[in-house]
Amino acid sequence: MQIKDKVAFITGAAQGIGKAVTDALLQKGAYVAVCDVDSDTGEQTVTEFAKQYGDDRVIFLHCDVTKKDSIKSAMQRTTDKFGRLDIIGNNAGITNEKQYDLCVDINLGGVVRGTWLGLDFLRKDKGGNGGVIINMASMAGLMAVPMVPTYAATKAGVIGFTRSWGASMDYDQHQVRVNCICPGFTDTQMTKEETVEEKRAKGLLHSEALVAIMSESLKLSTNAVADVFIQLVEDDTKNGAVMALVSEQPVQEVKFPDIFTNVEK
Ligand SMILES: NC(=O)C1=CN([C@@H]2O[C@H](COP(=O)(O)OP(=O)(O)OC[C@H]3O[C@@H](n4cnc5c(N)ncnc54)[C@H](O)[C@@H]3O)[C@@H](O)[C@H]2O)C=CC1
Ligand SMILES: CCCCC/C=C\C=C\C(=O)C/C=C\C/C=C\CCCC(=O)O
Repeated sequence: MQIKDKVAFITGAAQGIGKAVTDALLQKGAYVAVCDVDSDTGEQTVTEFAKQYGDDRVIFLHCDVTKKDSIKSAMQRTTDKFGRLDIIGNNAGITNEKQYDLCVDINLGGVVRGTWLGLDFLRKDKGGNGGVIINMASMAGLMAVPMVPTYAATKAGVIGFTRSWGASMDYDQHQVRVNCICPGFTDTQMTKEETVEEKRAKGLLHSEALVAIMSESLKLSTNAVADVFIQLVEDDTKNGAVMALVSEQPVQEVKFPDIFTNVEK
């Protein structure tokens, strides 16, 4: 898909990876709805981008991905404002093993809700233009991560959900591609020492072992993750793709064995 003049809806976009994705889309000439529960940071981000790209190009919308009505009304406001919707980035996510139900609700629930509700706006057979949905998974969804099992499970769920949509037999009718990205440790608020400290102080830190591994790991830049997002939007051949990205290695599409035929696809 050519990005110029297309309309994107990105969750968790106030900061971090979602903010970098927004920047990359704006650079390519898209209109973007920055959606987040953090209104202060989200408004600041939009003010910053509006100065750079024009205030007709970007809006902030309060959106809580744990709530269907919140997502639906933010999607409706996006189409009302910009006249269409083409790209959805289900990116909002947290690490929180102590509040594991919240972690599932945001990381997996948010992606499932954002995809089903987004399809109602994008589907060609429902009056949309077709489009692309990109879900933020993680390398943690491709591995056993005993330090944060809930987080790893939510991301494995995102991968399974994405691959299943990518294999949809109704693609010709809906014309919506669904792909996901699995970044390794990335330089955002989520991985910062101050965030770890804050969690520790609140008794919400679960795994000192993961923190130790994280502090020794080279982190990806948010721009590197945003580049993969752009690649997945632009490449119309990608549907159900799972892109793995770890620091200092080129992005790789993960191939899964087909257990029915035992042949790699
Ligand atoms: N930072 C990392 O090392 C990695 C992050 N990821 C994933 O990338 C995505 C983005 O993470 P980062 O930018 O690193 O984190 P971040 O913490 O910098 O940003 C996450 C954003 O999501 C928002 N958010 C949280 N709950 C929300 C809700 N209920 N509804 C709407 N927005 C909500 C936050 O307010 C925040 O702006 C997440 O899904 C995360 O799991 C994946 C792999 C590695
Ligand atoms: C050896 C584990 C490798 C896991 C896969 C690689 C990177 C994935 C990173 C993420 O998706 C999430 C990023 C960071 C975790 C954030 C905080 C750690 C503290 C968790 C806790 O104990 O609460």
